[in-house]
Amino acid sequence: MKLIIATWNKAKFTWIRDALRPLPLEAAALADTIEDIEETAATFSGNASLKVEAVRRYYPNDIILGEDSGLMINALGGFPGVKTARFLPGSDADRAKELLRRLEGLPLSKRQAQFHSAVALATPDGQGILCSGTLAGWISNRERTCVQGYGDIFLLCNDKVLAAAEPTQLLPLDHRRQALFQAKQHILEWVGKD
Ligand SMILES: O=c1[nH]c(=O)c2ncn([C@@H]3O[C@H](COP(=O)(O)OP(=O)(O)OP(=O)(O)O)[C@@H](O)[C@H]3O)c2[nH]1
Repeated sequence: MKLIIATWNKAKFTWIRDALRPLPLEAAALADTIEDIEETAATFSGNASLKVEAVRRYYPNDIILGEDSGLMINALGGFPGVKTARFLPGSDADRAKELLRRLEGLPLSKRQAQFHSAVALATPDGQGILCSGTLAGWISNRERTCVQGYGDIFLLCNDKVLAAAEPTQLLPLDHRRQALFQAKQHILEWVGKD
């Protein structure tokens, strides 16, 4: 039995595999022949589940893990939410710049935002499990370069942007790590059943 990480983004596969280490089973990427899916759900957990469901039939004897994440900005009614990776063509850096433009003139006190992550797991017996994590902060009101995407415009409570945070400070706060940590507990429980 393997852990199949249902992502079409190779960098994301490596990041998730490393964040879950150590695991008592091999983490494997999707076969290149499996086509990417359209993320049509209205929620992060809905999209994480869609990713898992789309690949389940190819790996009936393995555990499947899918993750979906994004940024929600209070002043924009939760936008970009599930559209974080695609509300505008181009890169995350281009989209981050556009968010700064949409928030122009708004004071920091009205710029609350959260990164959310949902992780869906499916075990070979057909069980589905959902896990989640949240990182709260603010969208910067200063001119930013946005080279690294959303991490450059997202302020943590110490006034540092996410992209500049020390790993030791960030590790326990990170939304994706929170969700993956819960998922890891379920994976270990499942593997322990054998
Ligand atoms: O700078 C950032 N720091 C973060 O901590 C963070 N967490 C999420 N995101 C962004 O949220 C979207 C997820 O998109 P997403 O989950 O749909 O992934 P994806 O389309 O790349 O891969 P797949 O798994 O769907 O194949 C992408 O735009 C990510 O850049 C972050 N950006």
